[in-house]
Amino acid sequence: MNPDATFDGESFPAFLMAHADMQRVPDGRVEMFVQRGFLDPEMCAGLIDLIERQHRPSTVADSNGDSAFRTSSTCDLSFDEPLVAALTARFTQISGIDPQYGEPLQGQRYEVGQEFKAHTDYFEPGNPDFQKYCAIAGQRTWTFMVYLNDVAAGGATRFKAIDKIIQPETGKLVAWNNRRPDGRPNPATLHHAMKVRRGRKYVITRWYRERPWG
Ligand SMILES: O=C(O)CCC(=O)C(=O)O
Ligand SMILES: [Fe+2]
Repeated sequence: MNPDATFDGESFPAFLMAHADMQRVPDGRVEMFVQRGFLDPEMCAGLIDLIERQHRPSTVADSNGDSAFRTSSTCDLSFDEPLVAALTARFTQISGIDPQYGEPLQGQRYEVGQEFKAHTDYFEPGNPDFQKYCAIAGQRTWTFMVYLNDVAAGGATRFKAIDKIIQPETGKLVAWNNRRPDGRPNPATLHHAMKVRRGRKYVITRWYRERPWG
């Protein structure tokens, strides 16, 4: 596949695997990829500074009533920041997905004891808020997430349904398709950002949609 290609809202295993050092998680139930060293430590440090400058309590779509479900902080990253624009370009290069299909970048910051309990990134089609979140840009397709630091203890991302734990590491990318091969949401992508036990944890996520974000 042409390494400079861009696609409408879609990425492809063959395209991702054409990048050096990309690894596919060997499990037939998900399309999931890991690339160590996706970002260099200097860029990660600059992005952590941006998150530290401005963050708010994280929220959840379709709250289940558990006020401790997601206890982290979120940073809405402005494309006007040169580092954010540079990171957006990196996500385009690695995913091949036209940037119009991406949501604005979001940082997450976890202190000791903070977590995001088991959830999926797609919106449940039967839920009352489905239209609110998906009417314009459609369902989430791919998740591309980068860990910005090594966490002293805890803070791994656990994919319970496939028995896979990904440890945070400065600059490491994890990416997965939130859908099954027939396009329906894939429950095997269920994941839990486990509690940080020591230190802090920072990630940035690029979520892609079926249609342009607008
Ligand atoms: O912080 C993590 O490890 C995962 C975060 C996550 O799953 C999310 O923000 O949707
Ligand atoms: Fe998630």
